[in-house]
Amino acid sequence: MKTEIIYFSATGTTKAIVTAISNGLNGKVHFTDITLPDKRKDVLTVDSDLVIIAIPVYGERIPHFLFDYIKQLQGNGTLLAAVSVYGNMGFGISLEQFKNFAEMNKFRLIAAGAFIGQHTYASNEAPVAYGRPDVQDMQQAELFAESIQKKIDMGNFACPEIPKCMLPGFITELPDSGTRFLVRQPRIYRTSCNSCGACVQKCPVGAIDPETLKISENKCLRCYACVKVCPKAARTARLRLPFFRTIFYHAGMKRKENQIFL
Ligand SMILES: Cc1cc2nc3c(=O)[nH]c(=O)nc-3n(C[C@H](O)[C@H](O)[C@H](O)COP(=O)(O)O)c2cc1C
Repeated sequence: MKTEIIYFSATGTTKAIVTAISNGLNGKVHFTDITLPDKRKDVLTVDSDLVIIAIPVYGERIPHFLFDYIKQLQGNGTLLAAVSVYGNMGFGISLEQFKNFAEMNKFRLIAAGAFIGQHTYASNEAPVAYGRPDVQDMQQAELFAESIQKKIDMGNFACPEIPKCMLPGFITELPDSGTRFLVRQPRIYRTSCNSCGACVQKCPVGAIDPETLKISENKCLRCYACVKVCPKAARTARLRLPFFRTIFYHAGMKRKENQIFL
């Protein structure tokens, strides 16, 4: 069996989960990393028996810029497994979006999983999903792949039941940069910055000017790729509103478990 794993991962948790998933699959596995803007200039085509798409949840949904990109992919009956990676708050409508995508683009959705990754905004004061995916998560991701493999081997291509999200539909209308109202733009400390440009290269939406290293307020997703890649810890960011900080600190601290739908 040939599997194509298409994934986006600004800070590495989705990448860790798809790596574990690949360990549970038989046959050839090819990875297509669509994190950087240059990668998303390529036209996506299907040339495998199974496609796995893994995307982190932003604002309880698939970010628009990624959804728009994957929508070009036509399945012509190819099997699909959808993976949402989220930071222990909620995966919202993301799996329902994958299900609609499968119907529209003629994929056969046979499996879906919502896996936990350390929350982008986890900090010492609020270590939301800190250290995840952990060993247990990685084992579950591998088992998820083994279950998909078994399902395929048995010739069972049934679509799983995806739970309905209770959130209002307007969350799909919010822009990708909407988090800017909750999270400050990463700042740069000129005294620590050595202008290595790692942040420019790592930004998934090309929001950092290579000359000035300034971040475009409108383009910035607040994904923290730049904060986490900086070898000098010269970029920092903070949650903006005190009430959001409180919700984040309290709502995110109780461990949630991965969920799989087969
Ligand atoms: C802009 C933004 C919005 C997010 N929204 C959610 C959310 O609605 N629910 C949630 O549980 N986690 C949310 N997260 C956390 C990420 O889904 C989580 O940290 C994920 O593991 C990041 O994946 P990556 O490391 O592959 O980039 C959000 C993160 C960002 C940057």
